[in-house]
Amino acid sequence: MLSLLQLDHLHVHLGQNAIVRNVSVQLEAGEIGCLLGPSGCGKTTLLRAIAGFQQVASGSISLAGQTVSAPAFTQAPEKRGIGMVFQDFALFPHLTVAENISFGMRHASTREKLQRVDELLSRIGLPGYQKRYPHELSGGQQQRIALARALAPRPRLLLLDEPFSSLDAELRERLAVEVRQLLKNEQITALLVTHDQQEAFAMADKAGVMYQGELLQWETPYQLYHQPRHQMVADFVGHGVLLQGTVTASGSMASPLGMLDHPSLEQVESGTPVSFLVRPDDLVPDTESRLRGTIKARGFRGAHNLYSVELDSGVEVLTLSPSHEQLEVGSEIGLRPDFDHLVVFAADRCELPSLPSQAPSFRPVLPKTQSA
Ligand SMILES: Nc1ncnc2c1ncn2[C@@H]1O[C@H](COP(=O)(O)OP(=O)(O)OP(=O)(O)O)[C@@H](O)[C@H]1O
Repeated sequence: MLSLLQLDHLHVHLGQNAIVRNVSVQLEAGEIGCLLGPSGCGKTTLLRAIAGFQQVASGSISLAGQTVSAPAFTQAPEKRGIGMVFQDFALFPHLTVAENISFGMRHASTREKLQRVDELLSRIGLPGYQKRYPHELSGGQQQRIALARALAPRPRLLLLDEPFSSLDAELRERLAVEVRQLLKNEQITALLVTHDQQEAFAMADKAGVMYQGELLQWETPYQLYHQPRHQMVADFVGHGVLLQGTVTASGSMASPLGMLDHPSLEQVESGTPVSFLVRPDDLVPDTESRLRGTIKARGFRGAHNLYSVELDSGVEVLTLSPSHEQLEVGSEIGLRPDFDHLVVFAADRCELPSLPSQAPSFRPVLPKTQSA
């Protein structure tokens, strides 16, 4: 299948600085992609290059198989058929909702415009809002209108740069789900930039984490969370801690949680220091467990509480427990490692050569007699 958007070893420079470095991405028609990453990592610069506002230093950008950017060639933004929604999505204050939405439909007849406005307003849950002015709308409603305005001319690609960042967290999450549905109904291919991973998880078919201009991984949100291929991805996506371990002769790892076995460790030289990812759901509260610690903090997360636990070895980990079974800060807790998939990183921060996902077998840290 032909990709709708293809970035091929893309480099973008601003002045003397290499801001986007060697980024390759494919989005199929109808897919929603999401770029996550800390502030300043180059997300907006990458979007601007895709939109045609920024020249590329090397590599290329193609839309539906046609090169639109290469070092010697930049197709003008208005020729690309790309829609955009940015953080400061200002609607035209002196135009009605209907006029705002139909603004970009330059070649359409009045009848087509009216029809498209009606259709989009009912899709975004605001039927009958045609005659309102922007100041008569809430922030979330204005953002929906901005989205409808970008969708009205049926762009082949929609770029969204932090579109919900001015909205409160609850509204943001709800809108992310609604917008995904809207894009799917409209069969629009979209690339979203955000630093909010919940938003990315709610919206994306494919997602990636950018760090210092590089795209570290480009896969499904599930894979980013469960199979991060880079320590920065593990750090950035989801809660969790990275613990240090040392590979032992047997292909196991000595760790603060005990000896952990994993197939990928068999290929690593004994004595190699590694780090590994421990998510809150990898450690289950268990009063019988020999692995013990003290609860340092508790955070309410709705159905669950998230606890920060200092193990007796001094290492801090996270765990979850249903919020109706409240555990007190300062109390002792037993934790049982329950890994579905062990993610281990070598010192160079990349994941070790991995065999097919396999739960590690757990050998307890201490013989029973040494507990207590
Ligand atoms: N004109 C410029 N010349 C040189 N460097 C620039 C210029 N404009 C921006 N930068 C730098 O480029 C880097 C990437 O900026 P960019 O806006 O793409 O990041 P971002 O990931 O979108 O950040 P944020 O999440 O804060 O919006 C930043 O370190 C910024 O300081």
